[in-house]
Amino acid sequence: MTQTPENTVLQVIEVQVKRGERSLLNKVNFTVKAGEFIAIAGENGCGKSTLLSTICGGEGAFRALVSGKIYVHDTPLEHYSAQQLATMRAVMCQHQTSPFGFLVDEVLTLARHAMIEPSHIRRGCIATVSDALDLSHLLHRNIQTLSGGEQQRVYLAKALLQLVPSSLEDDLTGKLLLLDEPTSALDLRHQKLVMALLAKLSQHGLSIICISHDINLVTPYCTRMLVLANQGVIADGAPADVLDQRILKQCYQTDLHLIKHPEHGVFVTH
Ligand SMILES: Nc1ncnc2c1ncn2[C@@H]1O[C@H](COP(=O)(O)OP(=O)(O)OP(=O)(O)O)[C@@H](O)[C@H]1O
Repeated sequence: MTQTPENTVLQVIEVQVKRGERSLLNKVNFTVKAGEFIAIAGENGCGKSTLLSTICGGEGAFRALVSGKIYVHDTPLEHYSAQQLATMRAVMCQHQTSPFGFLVDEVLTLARHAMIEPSHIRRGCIATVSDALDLSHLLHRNIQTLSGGEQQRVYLAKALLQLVPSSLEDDLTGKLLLLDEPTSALDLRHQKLVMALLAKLSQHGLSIICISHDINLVTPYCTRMLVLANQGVIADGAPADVLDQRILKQCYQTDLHLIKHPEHGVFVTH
């Protein structure tokens, strides 16, 4: 056990991760507090998804973790049962699909199977989250027949429904949402809808870690940015402080332009 400040949700300490013989992450350290909305950026293959699955826990993640420690609140990740973890953190993977032709409503209902709650609360919560993600008209569709963007919104709704007690106005302090490119298939309206919803939930105490290649989309909404490169975190701070030409070059190994924006800090372009 380690004593951490009360609002610390996650601690990643000296984490080293290997895939086969290859070291992917080495001495990765960061702490996540309640209500932080953290974007993770980095080039293809640098280990972002690997980091997220390591934080998520589970058998595969522990096989890849060579050394270091991950604490959720002040307890080592491996001390939690899968059921305990499911109540405090939810994950949306990069390419989530369903092998079965479930209805969207059934997929969302499954997210709450471990919760003991009256059915009107369950139905109300599913309706609220569906509405917030523009899914109400899709609830009776077979998930396999949805478009890529529609499916992505369903899996985000499923992750949220795992954490939200009864409404989107609830206090979510202490809960952690792990997202791997949640907007990669979304059109502009739905990108904005999702980012605004995530920002609102982080104001209700939810801690969010969101991998994204779309730096310009996430920076106006996130409170902090981690940039991964060379097996570690090369920058960690407010987006406006983190995004500079030197760091971007180190990360993406190409020259990029930064344009200052009066409200949103900076925009990155080719
Ligand atoms: N099970 C595995 N076995 C071997 N190598 C793996 C395995 N999973 C991932 N890798 C490799 O580890 C590296 C990191 O993969 P990861 O998916 O974490 O990258 P990423 O930063 O999320 O990339 P992207 O931006 O393309 O999604 C990649 O080079 C990948 O090929």
